[in-house]
Amino acid sequence: MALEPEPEPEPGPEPESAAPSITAGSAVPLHLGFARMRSSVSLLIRTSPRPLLASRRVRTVSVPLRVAVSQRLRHTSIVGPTQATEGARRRRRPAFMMGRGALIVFEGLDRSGKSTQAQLLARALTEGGKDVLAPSPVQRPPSDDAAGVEYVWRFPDRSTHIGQTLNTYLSSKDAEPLHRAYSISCLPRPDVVCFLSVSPEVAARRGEFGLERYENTEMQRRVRDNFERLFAHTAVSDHNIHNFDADREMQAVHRDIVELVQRVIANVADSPSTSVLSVWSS
Ligand SMILES: Cc1cn([C@H]2C[C@H](O)[C@@H](COP(=O)(O)OP(=O)(O)O)O2)c(=O)[nH]c1=O
Repeated sequence: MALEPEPEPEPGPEPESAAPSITAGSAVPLHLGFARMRSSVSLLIRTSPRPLLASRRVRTVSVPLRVAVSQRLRHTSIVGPTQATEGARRRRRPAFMMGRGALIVFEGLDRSGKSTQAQLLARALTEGGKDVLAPSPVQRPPSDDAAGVEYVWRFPDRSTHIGQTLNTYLSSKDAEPLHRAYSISCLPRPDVVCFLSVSPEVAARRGEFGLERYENTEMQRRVRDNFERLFAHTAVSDHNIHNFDADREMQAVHRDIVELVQRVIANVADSPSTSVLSVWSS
């Protein structure tokens, strides 16, 4: 969507220095670890009380949970469009105009319903008058051309080079294991992580299960066990992770998610912070 160019404002105060928002040149999280990277789906929901001023410049990133808890990250990878958008936003808009969105992350096993629930949530919030736009079925991070719309972003974005590399790997049943670690500085901290807990048996009954290399019940069970170990880890337990029984009927799960997210959005709207915090900041 083309946006009208905006007049260049006088420089405003910088956002809080303690809140390390991602700027041009910083990196975006991507980590392929020893097992496999779990995909995530993120929503950034604008909660600014000044929608006319602030509704069009937002960004979001997805936080693979395993990255968020790994202490052994290297700081290597760079992803462009998102940073360009952030840079453009900072140039155009003084900080006092920047409310911030709520970063909602969905995590879970393959076929646990991350995409479905993210889309249902985006629709429900939009219908409820929240400033959410979730392009569907194409879900892309913002570029300068499409800057400023809230969106649902699937991670990894398989239209990007990195996403295609992952896709090739995950779609190939007989390739040698690819152990690569991409990582980042500045991991944004989700306002809430909705973990969709599905049993491997239920997941296996859902559409298209088995097309990717790790979509088998045994592997999914191992991943689920690892998630449970992570959740028991104290460093993870304070990351606003909420567990949803995703074996249930999708509308029942949806209702619970909406109830929680409404509360999260209200809290973010009341918060004085103008940017999403870093995972590592206290
Ligand atoms: C949530 C949900 C999804 N599905 C189907 C829709 C999709 O074809 C498939 C996978 O759902 P999807 O939302 O794509 O899962 P994820 O993003 O976690 O991999 O399962 C169900 O049959 N029942 C459900 O309750």
